[in-house]
Parts: sequence; structure tokens; C-alpha cells
Amino acid sequence: MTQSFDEALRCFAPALPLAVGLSGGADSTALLLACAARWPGQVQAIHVHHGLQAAADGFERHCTALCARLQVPLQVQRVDARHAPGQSPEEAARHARYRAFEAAAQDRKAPATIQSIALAQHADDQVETLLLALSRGAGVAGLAAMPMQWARAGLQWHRPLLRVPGAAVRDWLRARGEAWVEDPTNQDQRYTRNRIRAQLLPALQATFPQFRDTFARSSQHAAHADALLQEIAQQDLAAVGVPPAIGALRALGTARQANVLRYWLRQTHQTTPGTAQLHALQHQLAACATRGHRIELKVGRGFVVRQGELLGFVEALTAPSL
Ligand SMILES: Nc1ncnc2c1ncn2[C@@H]1O[C@H](COP(=O)(O)OP(=O)(O)OP(=O)(O)O)[C@@H](O)[C@H]1O
Repeated sequence: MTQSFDEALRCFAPALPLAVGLSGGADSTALLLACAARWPGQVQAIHVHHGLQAAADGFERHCTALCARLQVPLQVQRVDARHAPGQSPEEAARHARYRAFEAAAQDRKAPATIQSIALAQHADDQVETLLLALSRGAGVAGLAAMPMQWARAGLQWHRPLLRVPGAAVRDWLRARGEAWVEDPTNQDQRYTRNRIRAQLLPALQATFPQFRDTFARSSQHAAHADALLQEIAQQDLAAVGVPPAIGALRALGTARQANVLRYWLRQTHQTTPGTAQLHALQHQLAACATRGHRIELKVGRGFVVRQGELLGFVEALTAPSL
């Protein structure tokens, strides 16, 4: 299932014009070079300047020089990626990056309307993402890791290198004498992702040489299972109603009840219950056999409360004192 760099590019058929998310690192430099050669005049680049590290100006200079040489229009988006309380710096940077990509794609001054955006994550990034999900105790949605393509904000998004081992991308660049900027934070062993790369991947390679293929297959199984769970949750939510009827929830089996509760809270109230919170809620539902039984539980950003025969959700700020 792993692919060579050239094979991956041959299989890639995005709607054009295409924009490549260009950080200046090895992977996105290789992706831009390959796409610009394959679709001359139809490719643009977007660089997001995070302003987070001193090296950021060096990344921008590399991107500017590369795009000038390839005659690829480049948009540089400056973002303030300071992280909010409870958010990791990486997560804040990722969110800011996606917003910046969307803003760049919608920019009327862009040379042509961008139809698709390509990002350069590769097979090793995918394994790291899966291991990070396992380390958090994630469910199937997390174990599905990164999709190869999806639609969002009127754009098609792609990760064409997702089956290509990281080393193959660098070999491809070296064979062409191309340079890239090495992110100094990639060596920082305080980041879990970097520890996975430096310590776990070599151990996996020695023990399970096929790990990129087999792990990717497991992620695909998880993605299919997740799609089924979403479909079932949608049908169950339509049946129990919004807000959900307690009697109808109690009639569902435990796993199915947990599935629809998680879906209701996420879709309707944009909050994700922790495992212990969901257990506590299900325990309360099981005990809720009498008219007088109260339910008032902290879940995600607020409280789930009993409102007669229904379950309600109250935002934390306006919740009743417990
Ligand atoms: N600052 C940025 N500007 C534009 N695109 C970015 C930026 N950072 C990341 N990306 C895009 O998102 C992808 C994944 O980001 P990640 O941080 O994992 O990669 P990276 O280590 O910077 O990789 P690369 O070697 O491709 O530059 C990159 O391959 C690139 O396509």
C-alpha cells in the first residue's frame, strides 16, 4: 500500500487550479515542485507565517525564492497563532493555518479561483497521528487518523503523499539537488510527536517492517467504523428527538445510547463529553426510573439536566449552582 513519490503523484487528480500549503519544509517543498511541473500555470502556493519562532522569516524567504524560480504565485498569510487556555500550541497553529488557507483561497486578488488545496503529510506523519491517538485513548474517530481527501469551505482538500514514507520524499528531493528548510523544533524532544519519530518509528521498523501498511489499514477500518457510528447516531437522534426523550434513550442498548449522546452533544451543543462524564450520565439515565429523579451533571462545556421527560443542556455560565 505504501507508494513511491512518483506513483503517489500519478494517482493525484485534483480539481485545478490547485494551491499547495507550503511551509518550506522538505515535504511541502517536494509536493510543490512536483505539482508545478505536472500542471504548469495551474498551481499556486500559500505560506502561513506563524510568527511563532525566530526561524519563521527563513521559511518565508525559502518559499519566496522557490516560488519565484518556479513562477508559481505565492500568497503569504500572517497569523496570530497564540493558543487559548486549554488548547495546545500545535492545535492553535493548526487552526490558524486552516483559517488562513481558507482566507487565501477566497482572496479575490488571487490569480485564479482555487478549487483544491494540497497538504504534504506523508505515511510517517500518519503513523505518528495514529500513535498519538492511541496514547490519548481515542475512539475510532481518532484512530482513523488523517483522511486522504475531504471537502470543506467549498474546497477540495488532499493529502496526496499520505502513502509515501517520509524518507522517500527526502530521497526524491536529494536526487534532484533541491534544498529545503529544516524546522529546528523537529529536533525538540519535548514534543511527543518528535519523540515518536526519533524513538518509536525506528523500533517499529525493526519489529514490524510493514507497519506503515498495516497501521494505515487499521486506520481505514477505524474510518469505516466511524462512518457507520455517525450514520447510526444520526438515525437514533432522529428517533429520540432533540432534545432527547429520556424514555427513548433508556430503551437503547448501552453502546448505542453512548453513541447517540456523544453525537447529540457534539452536533447540537459543540461539546465533547469525557469518558467518565458519559459513564456518569448513562448511570444517571439508568437510575432515572421515577418522576422525581433529578439529573444535573457537568458534561463538556456545560451541564446535562433533566427537564421533565427530556434531557436538556445548559451552558456552564448559565448553569444552576450544584
Ligand atoms: N506554515 C505553513 N504554511 C503553509 N503550509 C503549511 C505550513 N505548515 C504546514 N503546512 C502544510 O501542512 C502540512 C502538514 O504540516 P506539518 O506541520 O505536519 O508539516 P511540516 O513539518 O511543516 O512539513 P513540510 O516538511 O511539508 O513542510 C505541510 O506538509 C504543509 O503542506
